[in-house]
Amino acid sequence: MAVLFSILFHGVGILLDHLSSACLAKLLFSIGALLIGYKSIYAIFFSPLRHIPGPFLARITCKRNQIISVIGKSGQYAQHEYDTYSELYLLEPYAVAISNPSDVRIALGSHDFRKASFYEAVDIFGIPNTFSTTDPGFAVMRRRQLGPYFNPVYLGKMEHAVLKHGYLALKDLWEERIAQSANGKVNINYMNDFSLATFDIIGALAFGQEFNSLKHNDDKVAKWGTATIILNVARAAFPLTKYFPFSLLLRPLEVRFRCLSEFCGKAIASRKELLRTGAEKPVDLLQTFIDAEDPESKTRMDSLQVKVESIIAMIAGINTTTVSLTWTLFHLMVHPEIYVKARDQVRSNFPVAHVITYAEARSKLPFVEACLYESLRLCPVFGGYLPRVSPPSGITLQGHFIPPGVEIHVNFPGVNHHVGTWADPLKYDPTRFLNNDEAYRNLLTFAPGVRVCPGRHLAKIEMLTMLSNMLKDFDMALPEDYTHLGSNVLDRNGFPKNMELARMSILEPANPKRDCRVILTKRS
Ligand code: HEM
Repeated sequence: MAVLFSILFHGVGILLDHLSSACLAKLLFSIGALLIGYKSIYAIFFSPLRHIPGPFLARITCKRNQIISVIGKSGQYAQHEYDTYSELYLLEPYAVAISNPSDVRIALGSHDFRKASFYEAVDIFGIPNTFSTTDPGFAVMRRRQLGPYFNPVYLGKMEHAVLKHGYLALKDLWEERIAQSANGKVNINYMNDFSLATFDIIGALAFGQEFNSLKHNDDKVAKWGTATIILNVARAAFPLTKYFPFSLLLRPLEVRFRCLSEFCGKAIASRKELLRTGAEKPVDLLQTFIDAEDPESKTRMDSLQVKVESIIAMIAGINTTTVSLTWTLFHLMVHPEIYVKARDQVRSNFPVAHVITYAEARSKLPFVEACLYESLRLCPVFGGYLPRVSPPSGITLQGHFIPPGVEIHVNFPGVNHHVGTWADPLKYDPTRFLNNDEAYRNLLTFAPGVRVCPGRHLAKIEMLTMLSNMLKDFDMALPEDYTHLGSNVLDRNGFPKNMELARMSILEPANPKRDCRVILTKRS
């Protein structure tokens, strides 16, 4: 074999020596043209996906979709391509995008549709976790371990911590700032404040620590979490960066990852120490991860797995909740009549001194809850695609057979703005969720199915308690200099006009300093 390589190598060397650079360019051009020609002919005449609509470039290369994703335009394209090609279209030569709710339920509803290998990039410390695993057996086992703790009843026991680090901390901060202001008003950046509060909640629940990030306006641990994800994804995309000297490129991220790892290690050690002293077991996510046991195999998590699950709770739970709540307040502020209706519902049901709990909000504030669900629908946090893989038997969707092994990407904007499911889908209209169980079933923002978001109940507790108590205690208005958004705020793609969006996989405002501001005063 070595001899063969050597002959080939020398042969190519001799050939190159005898070629002028013009000839070389011609040769490369011809090879490129042949390759494109071959791929085009295959895509048009032979590909099993040739009858599926979609952009031509998507038929011959996956680079198009990768570039769209790298430049952060997945959300924008997902909506545009749903508008252009409808419910099923080609995204890459061997990947399709789907938006029909029934198809989405099929793809998300069974472990036959595994998560695509892309998720393995989130194997923190190289080990699979609840989010990253592509192995159905492992996913099912982890659900059996964690399921009993992530239901609303068990999570209800953590509500006091959610209120303490969430709404009550926000209230203290805002009241203090109002008291210090000259005119009894304060201009807050609500995305920033929600982010710090949700971070403090996860700090208390998943690490057993008081982060006090809201108090100190400091979210360095969350930044370590973001750096960890970027590090893992970069290493998966560019494997050379795992090795010296290319590893130096990722050194700053590596340093932050180590800080996070050390921090988590200490948090787990101090919990174990607490338990050794015979103290009562805290009821939180960290304890859940430590205690979780698979009733069938009796498997428990070791310290590294506990550490990884705490990190995943932080990564999966902070931005998603912050952004969803941010969109809700944003929509209330740019639709004043809806804001007034929500506020009046809260105030007619609860006296000022009362702290509204999740159960109370759910039973007495259907309109406020509907406002939250409507923004989860209109601005789904995952603004792009969630990839799964077609099962060994393949699957027929929209009359097209999708062979085994083809990636099936759920188009989140497409399914949440599906024209056959939602009347006037790009309008912010919370009433569509009132007395309408079907609307709740059709809301797919938490990816219902076998890999449904396990943190959804926690997120709802956080969001609904913060929103309803805020509506009760404070009057809110847009700042006077907030003139860049008209009353007809959504563009034809359902995104707020004149607002820059960070459209990576998370659909969030890119300029919250400008766009997520509100003037708060104490309730009149
Ligand atoms: C409004 C807030 C949230 C939204 C909209 C949301 C949405 C989602 C979605 C769409 C998925 C599926 C992702 C995929 O399959 O690629 C998911 C998965 C997940 N979420 Fe959430 N999430 C939220 C909050 C949370 C919270 C608070 C936690 C934890 C504390 C959490 C933990 C997870 C985990 C661990 C998974 C992976 C589940 C699996 O693959 O089996 N999420 N979430």
